[in-house]
Amino acid sequence: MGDMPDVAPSRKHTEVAVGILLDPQGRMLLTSRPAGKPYAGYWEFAGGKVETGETIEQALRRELHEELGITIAAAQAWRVTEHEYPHALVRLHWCKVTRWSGALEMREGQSMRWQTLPLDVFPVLPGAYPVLAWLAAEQGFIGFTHRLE
Ligand SMILES: Nc1nc2c([nH]c(=O)n2[C@@H]2O[C@H](COP(=O)(O)OP(=O)(O)OP(=O)(O)O)[C@@H](O)[C@H]2O)c(=O)[nH]1
Repeated sequence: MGDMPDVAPSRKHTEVAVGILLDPQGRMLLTSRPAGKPYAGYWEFAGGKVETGETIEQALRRELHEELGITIAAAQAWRVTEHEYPHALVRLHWCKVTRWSGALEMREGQSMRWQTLPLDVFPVLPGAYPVLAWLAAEQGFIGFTHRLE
């Protein structure tokens, strides 16, 4: 005894690219996490882990193509947040996407909903809460952005 540090070694961040797809009416696209992933069934913004050598925009373009079948035009980098889950410490790179080509297809068996605030989907991944607050501020929306139960 005595050799072990009494603090957990720091965990490396997992970098994640997340797309806030906005339609011409300003609605946001939320999708449900597919079965088999941590937090399956939770609602999220589409995206996923950045792979070695990719920029955030490249990762976002790849993920949205894999998950939704669309090809995005330029994405606007917007905010960066961090969230600690039991399974991972993630750094989320939030990008707004207003232009894409192709029809939305749920290629991973997810569900999708175009949403305005307050969201009516439930539950939402906690890592997305701060972004909902910023979107609310931007839209002049006052009140709870999402349900907690
Ligand atoms: N896509 C997405 N991920 C989010 C959001 N909020 C949030 O905390 N995350 C976290 O970011 C990480 C994204 O990883 P993921 O599992 O979706 O990524 P992936 O598709 O590359 O996963 P894979 O390893 O199964 O291929 C998860 O830990 C997830 O909990 C969100 O709104 N959208």
